[in-house]
Amino acid sequence: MTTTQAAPRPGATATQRETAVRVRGLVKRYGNRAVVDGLDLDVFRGEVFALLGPNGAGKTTTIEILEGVRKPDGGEVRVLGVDPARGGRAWRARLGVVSQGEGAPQELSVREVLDHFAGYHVTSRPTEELIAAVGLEEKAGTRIARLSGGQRRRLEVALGVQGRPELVFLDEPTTGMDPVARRQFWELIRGLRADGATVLLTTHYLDEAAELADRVGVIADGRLVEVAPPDQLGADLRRLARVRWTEDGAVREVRTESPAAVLRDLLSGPGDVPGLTVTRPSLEDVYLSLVGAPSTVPTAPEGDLR
Ligand SMILES: Nc1ncnc2c1ncn2[C@@H]1O[C@H](COP(=O)(O)OP(=O)(O)OP(=O)(O)O)[C@@H](O)[C@H]1O
Repeated sequence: MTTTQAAPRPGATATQRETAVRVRGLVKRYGNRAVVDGLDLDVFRGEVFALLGPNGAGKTTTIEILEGVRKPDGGEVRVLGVDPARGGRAWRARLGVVSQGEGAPQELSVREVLDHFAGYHVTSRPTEELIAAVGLEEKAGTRIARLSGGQRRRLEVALGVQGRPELVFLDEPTTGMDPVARRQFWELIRGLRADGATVLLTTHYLDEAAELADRVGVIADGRLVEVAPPDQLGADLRRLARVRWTEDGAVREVRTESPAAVLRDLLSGPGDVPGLTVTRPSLEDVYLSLVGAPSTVPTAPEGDLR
């Protein structure tokens, strides 16, 4: 695994580099199959960490073990310094959980649900503030049963952060949200981070990970294959640029670590170079390569012109 540590933010103190989540050698088996297979993970206090990975990679299983709702078969886990399998009410009160399920009573309105659950927390965010933060103002008086899927997801997010948690787990929080709601959610997460909360989220949206996360972890087959800030993920892959142009009616391509030299060569000749482009692998290319899926990412330098 390649690990790149996020640089401490300006003004960061040593305490901000403490781990909120520490996992070593985590294993979870169903039958003979290890769906989490020796996973190591550190999430630092105060950071937003995004777990990316294909369907079935083990993200939800890992998060549920961290939340204490699933028992591991091996390895060591500490969440806010506590083994989740032994975490009591005081520990649980420090966590915010937004899972993939639905839990709110269907017959209550959005406002009633939030008021109801406010009583479970020592310090609760005011209901109206939460409603505004997730953009449900127009649905505050609507019964849960009559909300759309994306509106329910917004309510679940509101419930997850209601108790001003130190550490928030969000499993695919923006699934089903429209683009406006997603951006509202991003603002909410930035606000939590600014307040000093730690956020661990899973997502299938690479733009979301790039927007929000201090660091991204890519999980495949139950293991973390790389951890890095989003713009440094797959640094080796990103060094390779692809230079393309059209010559004699055919597309030609070179993959190189030194595109400037290739360009100098091409442009030194007489006339224009039609269709000339230089591209570097996107986050999506890097991700696809890390999880072993087919992609257009260059995998090795090629000096020859094709
Ligand atoms: N209770 C269970 N019994 C048996 N297998 C399970 C159980 N729960 C999960 N699995 C399997 O474990 C693997 C990992 O599932 P998990 O939900 O952790 O993946 P994920 O990375 O969260 O996927 P997704 O992106 O689809 O949410 C999957 O192959 C899944 O079928």
